[in-house]
Amino acid sequence: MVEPVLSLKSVAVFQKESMILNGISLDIRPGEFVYLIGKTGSGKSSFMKTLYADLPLKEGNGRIVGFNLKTLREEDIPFLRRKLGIVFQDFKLLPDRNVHENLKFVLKATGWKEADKMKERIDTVLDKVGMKTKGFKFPHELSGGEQQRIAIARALLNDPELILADEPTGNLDPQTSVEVMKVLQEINKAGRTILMATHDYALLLKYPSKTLKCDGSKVFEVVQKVG
Ligand SMILES: Nc1ncnc2c1ncn2[C@@H]1O[C@H](COP(=O)(O)OP(=O)(O)OP(=O)(O)O)[C@@H](O)[C@H]1O
Repeated sequence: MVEPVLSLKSVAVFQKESMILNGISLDIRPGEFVYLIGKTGSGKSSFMKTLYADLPLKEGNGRIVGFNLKTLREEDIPFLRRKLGIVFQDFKLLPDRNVHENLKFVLKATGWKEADKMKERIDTVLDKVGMKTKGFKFPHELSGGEQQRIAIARALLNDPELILADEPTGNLDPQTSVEVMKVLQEINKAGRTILMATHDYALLLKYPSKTLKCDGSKVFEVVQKVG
């Protein structure tokens, strides 16, 4: 059987000394699209942060894209992040440079050197999110939905094994949310694994998929009711 891209066993999630979630055991397999839902403050962001090693895994065992979260050292974190594509609610684009330079910054920081290869890769990811003609624009010249597409393109640069998207539509209006969601769906159909935290139930209904819920310090799979 193919190895899961994410496998957690009896994991607890902490913010400093306080336990936010516990007893989490789950697998995410290659190609899955998984939602993570739950009320404000239920621990979705803390869960995501544990997966990209922004919070340490203190209890339980976790493997993600080939890395052991329990034994991960500080110096391994950049290598883990290179195999993950992370998308945030607030886009986090660098405001002082255009789209092309935003993406080039990430490539350079992750060891790319040849200018023509970088340009080719940037064009490829911009094309995937329908933004090929917007490379010269600055973030403030783009709408929220366009900025989020760029953030998704940035997440795709290093061909990640897993995309972690934390409320990617949280700052977008309903119609723009659907457009961004379509981009994520296409990326998933092309074979990429996605874990997306959201409280947007309209999207869940429109694009049903496996759903995990954070509730009462637990994370469990829920069956979506249709109709
Ligand atoms: N940096 C922090 N330091 C201490 N406690 C925190 C920190 N960030 C979050 N918490 C606490 O952890 C709990 C879970 O918060 P978290 O942000 O993970 O929830 P969430 O489900 O992502 O909420 P939201 O949907 O509002 O983003 C909350 O009780 C919150 O107060």
